[in-house]
Amino acid sequence: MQERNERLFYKLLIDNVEELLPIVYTPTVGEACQKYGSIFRRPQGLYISLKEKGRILEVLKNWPEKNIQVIVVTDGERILGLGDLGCQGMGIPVGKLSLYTALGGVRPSVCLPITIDVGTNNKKLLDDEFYIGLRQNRATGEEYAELLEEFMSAVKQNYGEKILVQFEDFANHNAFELLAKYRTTHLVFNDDIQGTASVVLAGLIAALKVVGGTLADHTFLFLGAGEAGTGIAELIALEISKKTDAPIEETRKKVWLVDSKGLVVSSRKESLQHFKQPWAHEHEPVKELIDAVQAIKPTVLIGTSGVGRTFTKEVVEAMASFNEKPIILALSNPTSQSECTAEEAYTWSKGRAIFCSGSPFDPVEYDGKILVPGQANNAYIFPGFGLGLIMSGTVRVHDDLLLAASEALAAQVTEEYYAKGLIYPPFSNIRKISANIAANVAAKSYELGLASRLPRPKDLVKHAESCMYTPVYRSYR
Ligand SMILES: O=C([O-])CC(=O)C(=O)O
Ligand SMILES: [Mg+2]
Repeated sequence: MQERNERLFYKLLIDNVEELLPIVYTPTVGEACQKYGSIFRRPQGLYISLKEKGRILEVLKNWPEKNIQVIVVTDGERILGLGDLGCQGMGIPVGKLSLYTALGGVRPSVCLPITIDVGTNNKKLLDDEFYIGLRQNRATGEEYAELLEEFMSAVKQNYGEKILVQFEDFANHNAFELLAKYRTTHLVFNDDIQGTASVVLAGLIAALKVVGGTLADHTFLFLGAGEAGTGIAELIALEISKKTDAPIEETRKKVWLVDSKGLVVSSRKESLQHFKQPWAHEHEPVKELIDAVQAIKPTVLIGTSGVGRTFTKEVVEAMASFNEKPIILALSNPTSQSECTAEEAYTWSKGRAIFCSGSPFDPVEYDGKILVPGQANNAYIFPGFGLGLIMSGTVRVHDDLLLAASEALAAQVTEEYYAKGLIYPPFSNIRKISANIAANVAAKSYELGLASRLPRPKDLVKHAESCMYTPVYRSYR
């Protein structure tokens, strides 16, 4: 339907967002990527492969729409928690941009999904007769960096300074490097690092109303020290630092990470990747998650490892033994990679956990009560965040814009939801939520002098709403 009647597709999606999100987005989009080669009919986005080196600008000019405002780009190396799916990862930029339109009101014609094909290390795909990409192992090092550099300059040359580029589902090493390299010269945003961080921080700010205290009173333990884990950790530390005036080196000590080798501690510092080093605190080595939970006694446990079923009964019971209301976030996607299910979190904590997951779970009945899990997914943030950047003509993404987005989302959780233990508002209100996020992000951007669209509109929420695309048929007479 998206290809045949785009307006009807968006009308249906917007009017039935809670029901259809799991189809257009996680978990179904993950399965679609896995089977992309055999269900492929026509390209829904632009593929740029190693073979186009030296001609990327020309390739961009082939796309029929000239006025592009947002690109979501992947190289397919870490699609959700499913690993390297090569250029079959195209489902992700396509799905994310469908949400830009449906949830954030960004016009479909200004959205461009791109997949960069540098090969794949997925043996199964290389041997698959229906694989649609280059049949070679991934290009790395100089060759990779040069292709990305050509891509980033061609994008700016073709679409100008204010084109928003959202990096999506790159593997850790490239994700951190690309963000660090281009954040000062381009309008770029990494959804897995920054979008996920912003949505989780929003949930935690909202959760304080249910569990009490300030962020600084809590202790956070992560399983998974990659993009999402360290991104969330850094934004939490930044928010505590802003609220308490304590230096960020101090506030980081509230946050502990566990990776595949155990607790990240100072004795491991030499061998740690650079993005994990700020989190290597003084502590004796601990190998297993359960022992780390017992040793650190976190109030908040967050799963970002991309590996399913790692929050075991023992782990959840331990969380429930020293917390009246343990906060447990199982963020890995799709559903098969979730650290635990909603039912497990509620049963093992005797109904006391505040539970959210990255992919959706149905409500659970426990002890005669219906418990509704939240969906802590960056889909709450990136559509409104992007709209805010676009409508204000913002030229660079600053961390304060992410904090502004978190605060706006948390402010949308009202008493009625707290009473039910919810820390995210329902997706059925998402367009209103996105308008509020866009307005708060734009307000911060004007304040910081990053917005180029002048004069600043007085009522930014109204302005955001007036910018939003609504699918209606034109009247012909
Ligand atoms: O796509 C999603 O559902 C969230 C996300 O960015 C990821 O898991 O990589
Ligand atoms: Mg992602």
